[in-house]
This record gives sequence, structure tokens and C-alpha cells, in this order.
Amino acid sequence: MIRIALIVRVIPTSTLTWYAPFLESSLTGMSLDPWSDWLYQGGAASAFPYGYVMWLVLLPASMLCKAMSVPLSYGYSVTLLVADVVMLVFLRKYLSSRDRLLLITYWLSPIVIAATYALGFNDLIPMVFLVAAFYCLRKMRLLWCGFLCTAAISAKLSMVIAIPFFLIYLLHNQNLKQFLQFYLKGLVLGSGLLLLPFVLVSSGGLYMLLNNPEIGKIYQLALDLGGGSKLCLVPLAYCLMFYATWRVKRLNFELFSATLGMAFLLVVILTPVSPGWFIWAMPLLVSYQLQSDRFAFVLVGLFTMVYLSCSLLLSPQVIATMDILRHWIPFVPQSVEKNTLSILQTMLVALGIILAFRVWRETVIRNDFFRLSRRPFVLGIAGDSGAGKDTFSDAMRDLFGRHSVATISGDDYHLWDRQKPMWQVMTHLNPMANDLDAFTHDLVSLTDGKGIQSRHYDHSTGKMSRPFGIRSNDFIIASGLHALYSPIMRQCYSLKVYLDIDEDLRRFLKIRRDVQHRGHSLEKVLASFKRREADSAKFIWPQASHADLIFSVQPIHPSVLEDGGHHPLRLKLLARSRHGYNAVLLTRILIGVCGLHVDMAEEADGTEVALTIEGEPTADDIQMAVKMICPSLSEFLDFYPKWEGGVLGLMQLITLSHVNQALKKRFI
Ligand SMILES: Nc1ncnc2c1ncn2[C@@H]1O[C@H](COP(=O)(O)OP(=O)(O)O)[C@@H](O)[C@H]1O
Ligand SMILES: O=C(COP(=O)(O)O)[C@H](O)[C@H](O)COP(=O)(O)O
Repeated sequence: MIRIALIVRVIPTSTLTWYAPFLESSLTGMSLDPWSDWLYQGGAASAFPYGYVMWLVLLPASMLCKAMSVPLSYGYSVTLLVADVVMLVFLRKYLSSRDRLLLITYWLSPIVIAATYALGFNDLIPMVFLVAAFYCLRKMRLLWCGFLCTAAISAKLSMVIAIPFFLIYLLHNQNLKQFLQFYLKGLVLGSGLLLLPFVLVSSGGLYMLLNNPEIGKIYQLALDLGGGSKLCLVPLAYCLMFYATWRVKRLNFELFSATLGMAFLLVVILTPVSPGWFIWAMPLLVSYQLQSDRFAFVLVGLFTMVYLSCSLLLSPQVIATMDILRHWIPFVPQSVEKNTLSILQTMLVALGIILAFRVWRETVIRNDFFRLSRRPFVLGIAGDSGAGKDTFSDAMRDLFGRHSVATISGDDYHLWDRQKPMWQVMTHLNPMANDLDAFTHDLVSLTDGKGIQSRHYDHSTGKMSRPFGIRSNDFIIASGLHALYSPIMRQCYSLKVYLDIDEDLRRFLKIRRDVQHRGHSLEKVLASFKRREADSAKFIWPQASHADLIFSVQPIHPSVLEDGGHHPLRLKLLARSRHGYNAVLLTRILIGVCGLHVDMAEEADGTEVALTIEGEPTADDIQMAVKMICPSLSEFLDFYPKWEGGVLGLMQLITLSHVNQALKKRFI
């Protein structure tokens, strides 16, 4: 109602003197270059410094008004109303918030109402295209996203400042990088269709765009450095914001929208006297209020009130009233409004900076991705030979994607090739037979974000490869016989897993693997079991006591192991978790959604919880369960994560829910 009343009652000066006459003239001439025609007729250069998209969006309602002999200014305002509704719809879609809150924070926001309907600014139109581009990005329609970005730029050139943030998001999200080309194609397509024709056809339009006084405002707030040079604060703030975003190694959608919103907010508050630009900050202000506490409402409320006071002081009506007042009371000095305006502008900038600071603190620093970008997530996996370390490590790597994972394996740190006589003296399980110092050094380097030089132990030849480089990554998986052996190693890990497989099953699987894939004779493998027994007990098994999570895979029918593998091997999983893991939701979903049989036992003091899980979940079951238990984690995973079924899938699920918990803990 307020909007309709304002449309009917108030015709802003800018609409009356610039936009409506320009649209009127473009309808009369009906040429592809209304800008040059307008200038030729002696129109002001500041009347319509926008591209084709803005013109085309405003044209239909203007035509309708002309056909109905209604003033074109109504058509202009009605188009803005439509843009306003579309904006609300997109915000609702991508913020997926409760309607009532969205109505309060956006629809009733005096910033939008005042800037659009009372002052006539058309910034809603480019913002609608930008928010639509956001939505397409969320839905991974990247061609459309790129195209809509150029539409926003064509509507208002200043929107170009958003593009570097879109690029950082796609470049810094390793699983999205592969799709960057679609976004670029959208940009090229949009530039070819919407921007290039404007540059080629309309010399008048270009002239109006380049002489737009709004663009000059960016340089207005500056510190005089002497000698005629200035330090311009708006480009400075934008560059710093860009750098801060670039430094975040991995961005998820939430981080991306928060940092872009903050860049907009900073540019807006530091650009003097541009009430229309505040609409750019609206998506950020709305989402901040929806996610934060009551204080956010208070802060945005104050910000809005100061904004309104500033806009009011700048409005021609107030200026005219003050002039009349001065006529009667001559001692009211000119500086009254100027000083009041300065105080209000200062308050506005202060509140804006506080808002940006709070958004950074609450949205960015709390974000799991941000925490991950500061320190990689390091998963340590230990267990005896044949316990399933490589299989489990590969399954975890295939969830996050090779592009996001760095792996090191304890086998690559054996001190000697297979043929060396030292193996007659000690077994591979003896820490002395392995370069654990080098393993620790490499683990610390990768955890610290530094690359390493490593070699690979080739089980088919029994020899070490030439050294090669491994760069650190968001996720590091360190597996090996001694991966949890020393305190320094253990300190590196974000999550420590020990594989405590049933001994008969381990021997069964190891024999099968060593004979079929590593070229060993059955006798040799059987003999190695005997030789290694003591070292297993001495060096490997005790590492279980340091683990956060212990997986024990057990055969449901142990007799199957003796019949030479002729019957299918059915397994059950015992998962023991320490340090206060809450397994209730997991248990409920394993039973209710995956249809498994689960027994949960908890230590009286709550330090350990043990789940015994039987049944054969499919890969789809596991994927669905992960979505339900840790929905926010899906953005960390590869675009096409490889889900496993059975026991291995359960290990993926339980580990992911521990990763989720460990990432949350980083904040505490
Ligand atoms: N969850 C599992 N279910 C079935 N077979 C498995 C499982 N985990 C490991 N295996 C098999 O056991 C053998 C040993 O596993 P591997 O990952 O090589 O152990 P490790 O790296 O600890 O020596 C492999 O042949 C592998 O296919
Ligand atoms: O004890 C292990 C550890 O590897 P895993 O944990 O993968 O079993 C292997 O026997 C040695 O690496 C030697 O390998 P090979 O016998 O091929 O020389």
C-alpha cells in the first residue's frame, strides 16, 4: 500500500526531469540509439547513463502509458515495483527464509521504499539481475549466471565490481573450477548481445555513461597526499575486500555472498551522497538479519534511520523549505544543514563499518570453509597391514575429490627396497624400519600448507620411485602402519582413525591381496604373519588408544573365511567413537532411513559410544544419510562424490559426520 501510495502521490524530481522525458523521446524516435537522439535534441547528459537492458526493461510500461495517455513517470515507477516483487521472489528462493521475516526485513525496509519510490532511483533493476545471477550460481546454471551478470552491467555499469567476486568463487572452489568455462561463456555471450551493440551503435550512450557524475563520486572521498595526488578510499576499500576474499583459499556460497555483500556495503557507505546505491547492500542486510540475533535488527534499524535522515536532508523539498525559512529568519546559517548532514553521514559510515565488521565476524569467521582455509583438515589413519587403510583412504579421497586432497602413505617411508637383507632382521611393523622422522616432517609441512617431495613404494616391484612433489591441499589424508605412532604426528590430525579389523578377516583379505595383486606366494604371506605377530602387538595395536574413532570390520559368518571365499562375504561394522560424539541422530537415520540393524552402547561417563551396525546399505542410502546428518558438508565434497555401499559406505558416512563435528569444534 505504501508503495502504491508513493507511486500515485510522489513523482521524484529525477523521474520527472530525466528518466520520463528520455523514455518519452526514445518512444517518439524509436531508434536503436535513443541516447544520441536525446543529446542531439539538447537533453542533459546525466538523464539516462545506462545501457540497453535498463532501457529495454523500462520500455514496455512506458509504451503502455503512452498508449493510454498516462504520464510516463507512472510506467517508470510501476516497472520498479515489478522489479521489487521479482527481487523479493529471488531473495525468498535463495535465502529460503521464513516469509514473515523476509517481509519485515526486505519488503518493509524503508531503504528500498525511500530510495525507489520517493527518490526515484532505479538500482533495483540491475540488482534484480545480479540476484538472479546469484540464484543461477546456486543452482549451478553457470551460463545463465554469466549472462545475467552482463545484463546487470548493461543495466548499470557499476555492477561490474561484482564480477571479480564471481570469478574468485568459481576459481577458489576446486570442484567448481571445472565449470568456470560455462560462466565465462555466459559472460562472452552476454557481452556480445548486450554490451557490444551498445558500444558499437551508441556513441551518445557511451558519452552519457562516461560523463555520469555518479561514477566520479567514487573518487570524491579521498585523503590529500599533497602534490595534487589523492588516496581514494572507495577503490582502496574495494581492493582490500577483494584481497581479503582472494586470500580465503576456499569459498562456499555463503562466504561468497557475504564477502560480495560487504564489498558493496563498503563502497556504498564510502561514496558520499548516493542514496540509490544503498539498494545494493540490501541482499546482505536482509540475509544478515535473517541469520543473526536481535541486535542485528537493532543495528540495521539504526542504519536505516540515519540513512532516511540523510536522504531527507538532501531532498529538494527540504532544501526548498530551508531556503524559505531563511527568507523569514535570516540568521539561520547555511551551515546548519551542512553540519547536520556531515554528522549524519559520519554516523552512517560508522554504522556501516560496524555492520560490515559484524557480518565478517558472524558470517565469515564462523563459516566452516573459512576455518578450513586457515588450516587444512588432516585425517590420520592407522592400522595393521591389510586392515583396509588404503581402501578407506581412497574412499575418503573420492568423496572430497582428488583436486582437494593430498595423501601420504606410510609405505612410502620404508627405509629399504624389498630385496634388502635388513628385512631379515626386522619387520615393516618396526618403527626403526621406517623413516618416521621424514613422515612426520612431511605431515607437518602439509598441515602447515607447504608442499613436500616424496617417493612412492611400488608394491608390484618392491622398489621406491623417483622423488616427486606433493602440494598441500584442503584435505590431507595420512595413512600408514605408524600414522598415529608419535605425539607430534597425532597433534597434526584433525581426526584420528584406527582400523581394528577382525584378525581372521585381516589375514583372509591380506592373503587374497598379497597373492593376487602383490605377487607373493601363499607360504611367504603365512610365514610373515608369524614373524610379525609380536611387532603388531607391540607397535601397531597400541595406537588404537590414541584414536578418536575406531572401526572394527567383522565377518557376520566367520566360517565363510575358511571355505576359500566361495560364499559371499557379509560384514558388520563396529564403530567406537570417543570425545563426546553424539550418535543419536546417526543411529536414528541408519535405522529409519537405511533400514539397518543398529545397537548403540554408551559409556556411563559419555566418553565413548559404540555402534554395531549390520545390514547392506546402498551407495544411495549413504548419500541420503550424509545429506540429512551433515547438510552443510555437501559443499566440501566433490561435485560428483563417489559414494560406496556396505561397510565402506558406512565408514564414509561416520567419518564425514566426525569431520563435520571437528570443523564445528574449530570455532570453539
Ligand atoms: N571394507 C572392506 N570390505 C571388503 N574388502 C576390503 C575392505 N577394506 C579392505 N578390503 C580389502 O582388503 C584388502 C586389504 O586392504 P588395503 O586397503 O590394501 O589394506 P591396507 O592398506 O591396510 O594394507 C584389499 O584387497 C581390499 O580390497
Ligand atoms: O606391511 C606392509 C605395509 O603395507 P600394507 O599396509 O599396504 O599392507 C607391507 O608388507 C610392506 O609395505 C611391504 O610391502 P611388500 O610386501 O609389497 O613389499
